Amino acid sequence: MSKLPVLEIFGPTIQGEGMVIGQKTMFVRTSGCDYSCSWCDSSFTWDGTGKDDTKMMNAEDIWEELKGLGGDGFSFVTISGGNPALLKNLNSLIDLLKEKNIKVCLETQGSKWQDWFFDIDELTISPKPPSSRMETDFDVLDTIIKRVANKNSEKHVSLKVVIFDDQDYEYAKKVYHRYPNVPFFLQVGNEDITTTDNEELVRGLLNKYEWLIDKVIADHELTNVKVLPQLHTYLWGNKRGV
Ligand SMILES: C[S@@+](CC[C@H](N)C(=O)[O-])C[C@H]1O[C@@H](n2cnc3c(N)ncnc32)[C@H](O)[C@@H]1O
Ligand SMILES: Nc1nc2[nH]cc(C(=O)O)c2c(=O)[nH]1
Ligand code: SF4
Ligand SMILES: [Mg+2]
Repeated sequence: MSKLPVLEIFGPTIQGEGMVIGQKTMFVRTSGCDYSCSWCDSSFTWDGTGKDDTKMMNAEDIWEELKGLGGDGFSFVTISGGNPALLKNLNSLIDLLKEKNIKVCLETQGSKWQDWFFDIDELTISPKPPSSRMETDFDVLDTIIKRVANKNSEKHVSLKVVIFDDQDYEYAKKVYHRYPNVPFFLQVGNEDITTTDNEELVRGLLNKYEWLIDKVIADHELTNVKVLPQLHTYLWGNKRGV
């Protein structure tokens, strides 16, 4: 059976981001990313610091670990990374989860296509704004969005852009106008991904959230959007595995 590079498995927790925010879920975080965003809060998946924690696991191993942590108390699994879309053989895990009647959510940045995108119940595509210092390949993103637009209507897709500054906001508007039929989320960027001072972190994040909401309220172009915090950071700060 084919193996997958897994950096961490955790939960049950709540999905802190995007279209299913608040959803009780388990997490599977894969290793490796084709990007290196300047503010990545999961850089241990790609900068070498998480190498010793990465285990090669097959789908059954992952399922056993999920059951060990969550028992019968979950029906939803979120796959994130790194970029899980680097893994062609991730379909082995997605198929097994489906067999077990588990809903599958997946987070990716929209830089790579995989055919198993069609099988994800809640697919979040999160193209990266200028502050990340990554460059969006809009040809690739166009192709991905065009393909998933024809997904079975019980499967959902959304776009989520993280915002740190005015330039990011302009980028988000461009993405919004380019894909007008895809549910669109703006997410507050966390500028301090290392602090352990949660009170100060939350104060800063709340200010940033208000700043972003004020911009959207005043904006006559961004009408059908949802503005969200990264909820888990308001609860648990920069802690890993929550
Ligand atoms: C760690 S990434 C992994 C999945 C995939 N590589 C991606 O970027 O979509 C998961 C989500 O966290 C967001 N994220 C990463 N660092 C962040 C930060 N400092 N503040 C807010 N969101 C962040 C990403 O934009 C993405 O939407
Ligand atoms: N609770 C919680 N929600 C999340 N939503 C997206 C996450 C991610 O790192 O991809 C994440 C995470 O790490 N924790
Ligand atoms: S694409 Fe996602 S995992 Fe990769 S560096 Fe950017 S935020 Fe981090
Ligand atoms: Mg995270």
